[in-house]
Amino acid sequence: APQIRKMLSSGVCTSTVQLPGKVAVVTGANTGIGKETAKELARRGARVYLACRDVQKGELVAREIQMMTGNQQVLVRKLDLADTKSIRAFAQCFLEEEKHLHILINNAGVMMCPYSKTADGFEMHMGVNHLGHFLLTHLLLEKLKESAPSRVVNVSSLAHHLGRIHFHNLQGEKFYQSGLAYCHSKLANILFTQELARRLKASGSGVTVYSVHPGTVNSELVRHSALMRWIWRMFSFFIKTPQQGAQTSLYCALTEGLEVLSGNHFSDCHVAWVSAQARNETVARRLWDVSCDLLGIPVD
Ligand SMILES: NC(=O)C1=CN([C@@H]2O[C@H](COP(=O)(O)OP(=O)(O)OC[C@H]3O[C@@H](n4cnc5c(N)ncnc54)[C@H](OP(=O)(O)O)[C@@H]3O)[C@@H](O)[C@H]2O)C=CC1
Ligand SMILES: CC1=C(/C=C/C(C)=C/C=C/C(C)=C/C=O)C(C)(C)CCC1
Repeated sequence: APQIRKMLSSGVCTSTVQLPGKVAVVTGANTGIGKETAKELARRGARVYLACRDVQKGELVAREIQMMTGNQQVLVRKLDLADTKSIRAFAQCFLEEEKHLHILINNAGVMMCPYSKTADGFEMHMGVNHLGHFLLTHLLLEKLKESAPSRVVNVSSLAHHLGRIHFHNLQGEKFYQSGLAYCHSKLANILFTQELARRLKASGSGVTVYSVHPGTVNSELVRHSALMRWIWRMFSFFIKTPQQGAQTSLYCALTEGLEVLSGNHFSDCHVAWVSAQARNETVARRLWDVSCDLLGIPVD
């Protein structure tokens, strides 16, 4: 058992980089992997924005992080990725408030929720996990460029291997299966990462972007599925703690010299292989254009 646990929990961010004067935003930072990611960024001295849909939960966690790290610069702001008005309001306040943004961790996510739609009519997985973060990144991109060198980390999953981008059924209206909907959205995270990296490289912006699989992590992600909750309980000894799950996001946000690997996918703090779908540039470009269209962003 300890061997299996070790195998499933490898990957440690060994970077010693400190972050005084740096600014970071972590979405879904009130629990799970996001909370541990935010805690470590705060421990290293960054001003960290916990972008949470439930501000009360966020405030409790902010106080906990302040107590544990001694860093008082841990701030909570409302962000509901299932509502583009909330995303735009968050971005507007942030841009007014902050001169810089060095690290954006697109971490929040939902898995296997029953068929439902966001405030803007997007299927929930695609809406929150992909489109919400796509819009947030778009709105913060100028600030990231002004703050370069800066980084974006998109938390995807190994589950992307089962994902497909069905352009004729992006909102799951023709057919829907909650597990697959999650996989599709995680594939979209990787395609977005690659297309964004290509564009940023071409413009020589100094902003780099990475996608990660955090591992199988004991968190609230399984809340919508009784079967997954049961599997997680049965195997809780073997799977990663949220702190272990945060390591690959931290590795991509902090490791010096990683710029040349912009656009790559990481797992256990190493470059990881992605599916053939996730390497398809045509699909990545089309998904970019369709996402812009859906969100009312001018296509360039
Ligand atoms: N756990 C695992 O085994 C794996 C996780 N991942 C990925 O890791 C990331 C973090 O997941 P994990 O920590 O495990 O899961 P958790 O469910 O513990 O955390 C998810 C976070 O996302 C937030 N969130 C959900 N919906 C929204 C929304 N509409 N607006 C803003 N925030 C929202 C949640 O807020 P609230 O608490 O208010 O609901 C919560 O803070 C996800 O992207 C997930 O897909 C990938 C592979 C495996
Ligand atoms: C069967 C089995 C497992 C199940 C793994 C599963 C079901 C992983 C799902 C991961 C997901 C959904 C990731 C989210 O993005 C464990 C726990 C490794 C322990 C060994 C046996």
